[in-house]
Amino acid sequence: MDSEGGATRLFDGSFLLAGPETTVVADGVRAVVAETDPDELATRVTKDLVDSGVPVAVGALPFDGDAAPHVLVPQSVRCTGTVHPYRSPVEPWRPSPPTVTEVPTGDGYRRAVAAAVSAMRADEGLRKVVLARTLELTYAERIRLDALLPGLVETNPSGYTFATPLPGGATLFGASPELLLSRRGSRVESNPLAGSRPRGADDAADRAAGAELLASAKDLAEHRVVVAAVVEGLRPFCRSLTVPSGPSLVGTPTMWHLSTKVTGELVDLDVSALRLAAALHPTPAVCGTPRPLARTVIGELEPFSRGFYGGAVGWCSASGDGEWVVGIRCGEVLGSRMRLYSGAGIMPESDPTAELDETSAKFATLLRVLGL
Ligand SMILES: C=C(O[C@H]1C=CC=C(C(=O)O)[C@@H]1O)C(=O)O
Repeated sequence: MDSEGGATRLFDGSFLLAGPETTVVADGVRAVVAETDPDELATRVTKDLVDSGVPVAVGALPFDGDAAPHVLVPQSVRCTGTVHPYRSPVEPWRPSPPTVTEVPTGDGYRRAVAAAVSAMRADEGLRKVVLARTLELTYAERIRLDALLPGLVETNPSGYTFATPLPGGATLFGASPELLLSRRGSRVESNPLAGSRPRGADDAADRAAGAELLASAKDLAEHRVVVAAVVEGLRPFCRSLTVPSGPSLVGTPTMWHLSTKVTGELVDLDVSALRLAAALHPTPAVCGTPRPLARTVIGELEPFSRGFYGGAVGWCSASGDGEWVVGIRCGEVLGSRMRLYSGAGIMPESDPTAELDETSAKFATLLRVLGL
């Protein structure tokens, strides 16, 4: 492990997933595994790990299940522990402000939400859809992710800060609050989040926002849809599942979310964390219900390609243990350009302006670290 006094340095192209319990840092590419079929993907990754003796594979699944994953068998794994890289002594990055373009515009996003609401109210089968928007940032110089990631880890201690290489030299980075799937031995866990409020400006407003969320019929329904899909996705693989009777509240520095921790015991230890993550993905926290129809509506209403936003980022060991988080609160970086993504679950009761405000508050996770 390359570390100085408990600090782990990140290099260009390093993979990082720093969660509350485990941090994985990996470098170099021995092999890229890009099978779209979940069984073939998981089988190939396990075989490559066993053959190479590399302890973990790392990488990302795209939002679209027909698109190729980008899972890497790395050259080296420098850290699989609780060591966080933010202690690393890196030069701060203080660029001049970037140009920022909204795609779609705020009004365009509101129109898309209104169209989805109309479709749901017309009862044409769609029950929930997650619609996203983007901010395109262009800097005058190369973006220094190594200098941004420590701040993200520091400001999101209970989230999962990540950076993962993508095809073509880009990097997806962010601080996801949402655990898609972890597996340790026979125990699996998923922590779906859905239903949100921006944090309040003072203590009283903040508490009121949380209480309002916990009592909101629209948000509770939006959340139930995701929990049901996760339970349904895990059931074929588990001998037992434990599901709390209702959600609790979790906070990030910018958002309140409804949260349900689902745990289970695996029937078959040959089913890896990667296979399980692929079985759950994309949950209605990033797509919608029913899934095929939601995907079509997203394709019609979002004026950009999601790529790996709304996908999954994580690692998997040769024995099948691993951790995969939902690819949200994130951006894609290439050279001097960055595209940030933010989405919200749209229900028949959704108000377009409230959903726009929610996406703005979600952008703040990254904008704060960028000093914007
Ligand atoms: C799709 C996103 O968030 C999901 C996760 C938590 C809460 C959500 C919501 O309340 O809409 C979203 O389902 C995003 O941050 O881009």
